[in-house]
Amino acid sequence: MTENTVASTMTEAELLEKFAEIPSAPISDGQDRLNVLDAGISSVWPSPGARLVGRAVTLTVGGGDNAGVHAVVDSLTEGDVLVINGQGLTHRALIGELIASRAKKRGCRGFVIDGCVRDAVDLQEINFPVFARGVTPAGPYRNGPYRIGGPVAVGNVAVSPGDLMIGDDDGVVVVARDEAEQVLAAAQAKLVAEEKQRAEIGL
Ligand SMILES: O=C([O-])CC(=O)C(=O)O
Ligand SMILES: [Mg+2]
Repeated sequence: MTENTVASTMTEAELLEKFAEIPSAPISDGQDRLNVLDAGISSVWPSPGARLVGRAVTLTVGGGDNAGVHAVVDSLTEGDVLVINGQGLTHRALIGELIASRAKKRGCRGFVIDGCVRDAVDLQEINFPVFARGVTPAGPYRNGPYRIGGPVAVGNVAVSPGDLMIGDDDGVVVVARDEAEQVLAAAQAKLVAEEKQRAEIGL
């Protein structure tokens, strides 16, 4: 990808709206097919349809311990996506439907978690997208420690606060905030190119 020399012209709200119209695959194509979380992290809704677009608020927790989630959830704001490095642990859930409901009430768009969750069906019922490494009924402990903010690793990709997170049934892609307009333009161009290919195939 070339350096972005174009001055920023779009607001974050406009960017989120535009990215919401584009599937995760062409968005990753728009940044050299990079910045995609590994396929172990996917929507926990049991049937298709999860769609997430928002800005990252980052959190690092000890595996299976959600004291940090309780500490951050009531300060989330409209458009946030809580992105949690949970050390990839899969034997204990970090969140469930109740804490997700608290986040949703504050305008949080969803969670991306390198760890596990529970209450998967309820998460879909309350229409709160959650992308995680798996589902387990084993609930979290709540002792800490934790760190709010700073760069985190999720699904083998680094995420910084303010980065854009886009998730759908294919998975989750991250767009660095200062590259967002450039990536958006490239993703939109990819959509146009794919439409042309479809016409050539006769679809
Ligand atoms: O009990 C917990 O800590 C997690 C949970 O299931 C919920 O928030 O619904
Ligand atoms: Mg629960």
